[in-house]
Amino acid sequence: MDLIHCCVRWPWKNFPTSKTSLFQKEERLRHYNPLPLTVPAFSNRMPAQCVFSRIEGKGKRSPPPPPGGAPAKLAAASPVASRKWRSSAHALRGAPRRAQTPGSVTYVQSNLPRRPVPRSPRLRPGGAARAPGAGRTARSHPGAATCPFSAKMALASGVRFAPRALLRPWSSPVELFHHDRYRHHEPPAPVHYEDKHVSVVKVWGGTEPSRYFLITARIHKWPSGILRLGGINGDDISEAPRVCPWARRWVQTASAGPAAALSTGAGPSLPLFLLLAEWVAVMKLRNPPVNALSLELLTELVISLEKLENDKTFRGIILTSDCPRVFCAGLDLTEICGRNPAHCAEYWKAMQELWLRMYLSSLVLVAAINGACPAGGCIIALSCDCRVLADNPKYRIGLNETLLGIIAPFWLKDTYVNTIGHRASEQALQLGSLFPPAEALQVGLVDQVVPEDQVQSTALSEMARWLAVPDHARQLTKNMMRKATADRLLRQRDADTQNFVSFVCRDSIQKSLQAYLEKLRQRKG
Ligand SMILES: CCCCC/C=C\CCC/C=C/CC(=O)SCCNC(=O)CCNC(=O)[C@H](O)C(C)(C)COP(=O)(O)OP(=O)(O)OC[C@H]1O[C@@H](n2cnc3c(N)ncnc32)[C@H](O)[C@@H]1OP(=O)(O)O
Repeated sequence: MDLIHCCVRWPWKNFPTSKTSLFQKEERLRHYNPLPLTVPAFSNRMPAQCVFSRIEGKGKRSPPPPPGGAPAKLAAASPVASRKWRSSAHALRGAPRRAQTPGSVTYVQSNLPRRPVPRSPRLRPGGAARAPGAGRTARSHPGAATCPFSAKMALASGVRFAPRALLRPWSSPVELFHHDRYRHHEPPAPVHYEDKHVSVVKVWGGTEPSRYFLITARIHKWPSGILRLGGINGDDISEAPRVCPWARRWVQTASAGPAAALSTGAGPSLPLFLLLAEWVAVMKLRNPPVNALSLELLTELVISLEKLENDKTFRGIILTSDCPRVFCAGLDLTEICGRNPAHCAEYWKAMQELWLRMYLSSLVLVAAINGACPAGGCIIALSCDCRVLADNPKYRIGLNETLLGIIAPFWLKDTYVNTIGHRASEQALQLGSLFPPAEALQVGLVDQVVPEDQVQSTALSEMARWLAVPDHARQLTKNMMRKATADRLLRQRDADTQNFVSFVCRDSIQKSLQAYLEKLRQRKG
């Protein structure tokens, strides 16, 4: 299995808007951004914290807390969060930087120059305490209802021009892309640019003056890295480091390329600025020839998922196959054919574990299905949040267990029902239907069917759409939708294992599995 990390970056939507003149933007910068800040972002992974991630250069430290301090509730909930809150609030006021002292609170990870700033969790449980003067703006802004704390922080810290980005920290390029201004907007002329540093993959948005644009670029030095650069035509590229100093290196690397390339269509220069970084892991299943779910692959998958869940820099995983023509052939039948009961039990537990982890994962999981996807493969895909299937009639997807003489366990059935509904599941499960792409789309087994060469890019776009939603809201909603199904297995996990073992160890089942495997081998010949 291969794990590739790529990066999707969001621009700061509010910086600037089309209604904002350059002068206003300068004013704003002077007032609210004397020190560079990243836009606060949401995650509920560490719900007691609510901070702005402050970016500092090497050798600098966070300024001391401002008078007044963080709200008492926050301090009680998490001293660390409280300390960070105070420092962040102070940073917003433009406190002078001080020399680094040991033990100072700093939010910059030591490996920042190489990795983007992780999104810090910023949501306090139970919502934010109201700060003096914060209520009006927080209530009046459409985004404030779901993000009161950011508004409060901005105002409590003396920000005169509370930028909308602070109130709506989940702004994303996708939102921009789907914004009315662009929905009917002619796409810009295709831009091809490639030099030794960077190649432009795609340009989003408009090219008219004062319009946002987004560029997806590939940084050669960083082969698996996809950089999303946002900007507004007519801006000065030199803004980028001010807004996001840690990205300076990349901006400098990238600026000559896309800026020059786009200047033909969009004016003398194009600015690029990078504000937030989201990391998406691309997990490629690689167990040739057909990505059968061997015990080893299951274990690898579980471990990788756990690692990514624990790594705060990741918010999503794209799951795809490295084997040509097959996404995943389902259970490795050699793991349950001619094996002893103990092995079968261990194998089934690993399968349960993977399903539970995937089904309840707090990350966004997108399946980029670039091959056949029968049985257990289909379950892997159904455990994801979104499925993109390559449009190839040979790439069929479904639960075909009955055709093998075996029965899908209740939790596979539940997953199926949750996805395509009861009647469709009843029919498809009994018939062991494997759906070609068009039918899979029609029945709701997959969300998109696209040409084969667009599966990965569509998966990435889907990912961006899902990541545009605040993590905490999405995760809680996912949990609400899926927990009952997962709990059902959790309650009877041992019994389910027993059922499986006693079922597959039956002579009759062993014989039919053997015959099926034989048929597969002969078919190849
Ligand atoms: C009442 C209590 C109930 C309790 C529960 C009871 C039971 C629960 C079990 C239910 C769960 C089942 C889930 C499953 O996943 S079962 C597995 C079902 N999988 C399949 O049916 C897929 C079979 N494979 C294929 O259809 C094709 O291989 C393909 C994926 C479409 C790819 O086709 P192609 O590219 O042409 O490859 P080949 O067919 O030539 O295969 C190459 C090679 O791979 C071997 N192989 C294929 N699939 C599997 C597999 N699933 N496991 C192990 N090995 C597989 C195939 O035999 C060839 O091997 P050789 O190279 O040695 O010939």
